[in-house]
Amino acid sequence: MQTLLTSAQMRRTDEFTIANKPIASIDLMEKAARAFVQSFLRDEFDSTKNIAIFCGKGNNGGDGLAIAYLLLHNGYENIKIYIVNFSDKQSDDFAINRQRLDESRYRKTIINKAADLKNIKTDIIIDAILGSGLNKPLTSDYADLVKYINKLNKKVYAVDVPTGFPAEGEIPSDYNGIKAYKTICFQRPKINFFFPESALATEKHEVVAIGLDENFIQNQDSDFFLIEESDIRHMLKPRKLFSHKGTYGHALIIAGNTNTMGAALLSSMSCLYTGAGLTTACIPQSGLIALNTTLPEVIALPRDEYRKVDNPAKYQAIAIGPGLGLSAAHEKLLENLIFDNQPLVIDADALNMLSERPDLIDKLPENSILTPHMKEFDRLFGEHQNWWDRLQTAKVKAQQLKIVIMLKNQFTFICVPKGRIYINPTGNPAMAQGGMGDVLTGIIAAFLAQKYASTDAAILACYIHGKAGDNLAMDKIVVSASQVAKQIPVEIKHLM
Ligand SMILES: NC(=O)C1=CN([C@@H]2O[C@H](COP(=O)(O)OP(=O)(O)OC[C@H]3O[C@@H](n4cnc5c(N)ncnc54)[C@H](O)[C@@H]3O)[C@@H](O)[C@H]2O)[C@@H](O)CC1
Ligand SMILES: Nc1ncnc2c1ncn2[C@@H]1O[C@H](COP(=O)(O)OP(=O)(O)O)[C@@H](O)[C@H]1O
Repeated sequence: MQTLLTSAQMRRTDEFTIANKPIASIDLMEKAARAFVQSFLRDEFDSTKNIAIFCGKGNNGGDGLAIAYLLLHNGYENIKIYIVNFSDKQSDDFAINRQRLDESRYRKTIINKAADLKNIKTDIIIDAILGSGLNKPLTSDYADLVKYINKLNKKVYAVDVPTGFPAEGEIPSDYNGIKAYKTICFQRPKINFFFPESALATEKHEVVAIGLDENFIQNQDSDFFLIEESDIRHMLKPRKLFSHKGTYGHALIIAGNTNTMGAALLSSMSCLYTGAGLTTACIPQSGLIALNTTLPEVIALPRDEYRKVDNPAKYQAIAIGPGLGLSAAHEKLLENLIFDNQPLVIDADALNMLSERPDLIDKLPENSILTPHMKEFDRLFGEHQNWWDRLQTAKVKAQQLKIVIMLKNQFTFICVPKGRIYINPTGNPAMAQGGMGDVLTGIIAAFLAQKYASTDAAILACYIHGKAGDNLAMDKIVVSASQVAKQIPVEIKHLM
C-alpha cells in the first residue's frame, strides 16, 4: 500500500530527505524537474512546438525554471518563460534558478499584473505558478491570470498540482484554478486527485519518483492508502492440493426479480468464477429456467414469499440486493438476516430498503460490507454537497458501525472499521454500464466464502474487478458486466 500524504506531510518529507540523505534542496528541485521533463517528453516529442512556461516565485516556480532550462538543453528552442511577479517573497531555490537564468542567454518576461499578458501565441503551457504551497483560494491577480490562461484553451501541463487546486480537503464547486490536460506530480499523487471533482482541474495525472525518503513517507500517520498490485498478490491464497468444494465455502446470493433476473445471474456468475465452492442463488420462481439454462453450476433456492433464510449458518457468505426489488417481503427478509447477526454483503435494492429503515442500520452485523454508489450512499446517510464530506461520513460510519463501506466510483474508496480509507486504482470508463456493480457483489461474496476477512475481501474484489475491466478495455470502448465476470478467473491466475 502506498501511504498518501497531505501537503504539510509532503513538505516535512522534503525537509527530512534533505536533512538525512546526501541531497541538497536545490538538487532535489533539479531531480524533480528532470523527472517532470522525462515524462513530458514522452508526450510532447515535437521540439518545434511553442511552449510557454509560467513560473511563480516559490518552489513550484523554481521547478518551472529548472524545467525550462532542461527543455532548452533538449533542443526545444521555442520556449517562453514568464515570471509571475505578484509577490515580493521568493523561495531560496527559486532565487538560485532565477540567477542562473539571468546569467544565461535565455530571456524571460516579467508579469507584474495579469493585464500585462496580451496576445500569447503558444501550443503548450506549463503551469508552475503555485504548487502545494497553496494556502487559500486564488484571488485578484492570480485568479485573473489563471482565467486568462484557461481561456487560451491550450494543452496545459501542471507541475506537481494545477495552480489553485487544493491537494486535500474540499474542492470548491466554483473551482477557479488552472484546468490542466495533465498533471505530473512528485512522488505521490495528491489525495484530491481521486475525487470526481478533480476533473475540474486535471484530465489525468502521472506520478514521477524524485527520490524522497520512502521509509519516512510510509511511516507517516495517514488515513489514506493507495492499493498496489503487490498487495493483491500477497493477499491471494492459492488453491491447495486435496482441496474440494467444501474448502472454498458456500455463498448465498439473494437477488433478481421478474424483470431483473439478469442481476441475479451476473452476481451468481461472478461468485462462481471467483471460486466459491458452492453458489446458491435465491431467486423468484420465474427465474428458475433462466438460471438453470445459463448457470447450471448454481443451486437455486426459490424465493416467492420467502421471508427468512433457513439455517443461515450453513453459508459462509450471504449477499443481498442486486435486482431484488422493493417489497414488504424483501424488507422482512433483510430484517431477519440482520437479526441473524451474520456478516452480509448489502448492495442495490437492499441498500435502498435499508435507507427506509434507519433503525436497521444501527443493528448491521459487524464486518458487513455495504457497496453503495453515490446516490445510494446519500440515501443511506444524508445528502452531501461534495465528495470530501461524503467520504468523511463514510469513514465515521464504517468506524461507528464496525462495517466496511465501499463508496463506488472511478476510484472506489473502501472505508474499514479501523478508520482507514483504501483507494482502488483499477477500473475505467469502459466499465460504466449497468450490471457492473452486480458482478462486484458476487466477487465479494466469493472471497468471503473462501474465508477472507471482510476488509481483504473488499480490497481484493474491488481491485480484481477493475483490473479485469482494464485488461478487457485495452481493445474495446466498452466492456459488459458478463465479460468482466468471465475474466475474473483469468485475472486471479495472472495475479498469482
Ligand atoms: N524541496 C522541496 O521542497 C521540493 C518542492 N518541490 C516543489 O515545491 C512546491 C511547493 O513549493 P512552495 O512550498 O514554495 O509553495 P508554492 O510554490 O506552491 O507557493 C509559494 C508561495 O505562494 C503563496 N501562496 C499560497 N497560496 C496562495 C494564493 N492563493 N494566492 C497567492 N499566494 C499564495 C505562499 O504564501 C508561498 O509564499 C511543490 O508543489 C513542488 O512543485 C519540488 O521541487 C520537489 C522538492
Ligand atoms: N468510470 C469508471 N471507472 C472505474 N470503475 C467504474 C467506472 N464506472 C463504473 N465503474 C465500476 O462499476 C461498478 C458500478 O456499480 P453500480 O453503479 O452499482 O452498477 P450497477 O448497479 O449497474 O450494477 C462499480 O464497481 C464502479 O466502481
